[in-house]
Amino acid sequence: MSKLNRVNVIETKTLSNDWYILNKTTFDYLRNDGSWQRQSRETYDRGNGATILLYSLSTQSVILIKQFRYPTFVNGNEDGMLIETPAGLLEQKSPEDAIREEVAEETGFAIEQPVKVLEAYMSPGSVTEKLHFFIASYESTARVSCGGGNVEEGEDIEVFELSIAEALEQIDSGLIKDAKTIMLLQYAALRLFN
Ligand SMILES: Nc1nc2c(ncn2[C@@H]2O[C@H](COP(=O)(O)OP(=O)(O)O[C@H]3O[C@H](CO)[C@@H](O)[C@H](O)[C@@H]3O)[C@@H](O)[C@H]2O)c(=O)[nH]1
Ligand SMILES: [Mg+2]
Repeated sequence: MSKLNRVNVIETKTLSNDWYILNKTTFDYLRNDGSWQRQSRETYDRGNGATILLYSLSTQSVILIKQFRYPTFVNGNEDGMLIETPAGLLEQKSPEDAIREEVAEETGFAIEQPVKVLEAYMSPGSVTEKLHFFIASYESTARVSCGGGNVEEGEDIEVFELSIAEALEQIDSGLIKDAKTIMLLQYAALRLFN
């Protein structure tokens, strides 16, 4: 059944339009039993994003970053620091262009050809964002700057290299607890490092 004949939007109100957009939409939804039900949902729209795992088969290692994430700080992450794969919002760019720019800004690595491996909705009950997942192999010679992110935007990013074995152990121990990072490391374990 197409989206058009299953959902009938009645009204959308913008609750907040500051940094990103929070909307509240009332719509009628056609249930599986054929009855229509009125529902209301809030959606947080921060656009779409892209993320990448830089990996090296010759050294059996990956590049990860660490940065302060306030939303995690208010929900159980003691110092708010989170280990992640480099990532950024697309803004008006293609996923490929966005991730090339973002990985250079955040890690200092210049990559030629990012390879798209999957895309995923990261929090489909409330956040509209679709995230594009990439991989690229790296060599230490491809590091053209020290990265660190955009200081004016408040970014203060630490870049580090670790072995894939250590990274997987850090998922098991709970030190790595960012969804996109876990997904890419598990992808790497299944498809790249075996
Ligand atoms: N002033 C202000 N700045 C903000 C706010 N929210 C985010 N920012 C800033 O906006 C910039 C966005 O940086 P990006 O590198 O483009 O995005 P990101 O936050 O790393 O997001 C990436 O990772 C997310 C988490 O996994 C993904 O959800 C997202 O798609 C993207 O890939 C960062 O400097 C961030 O601090 C806000 O409410 N106010
Ligand atoms: Mg980022």
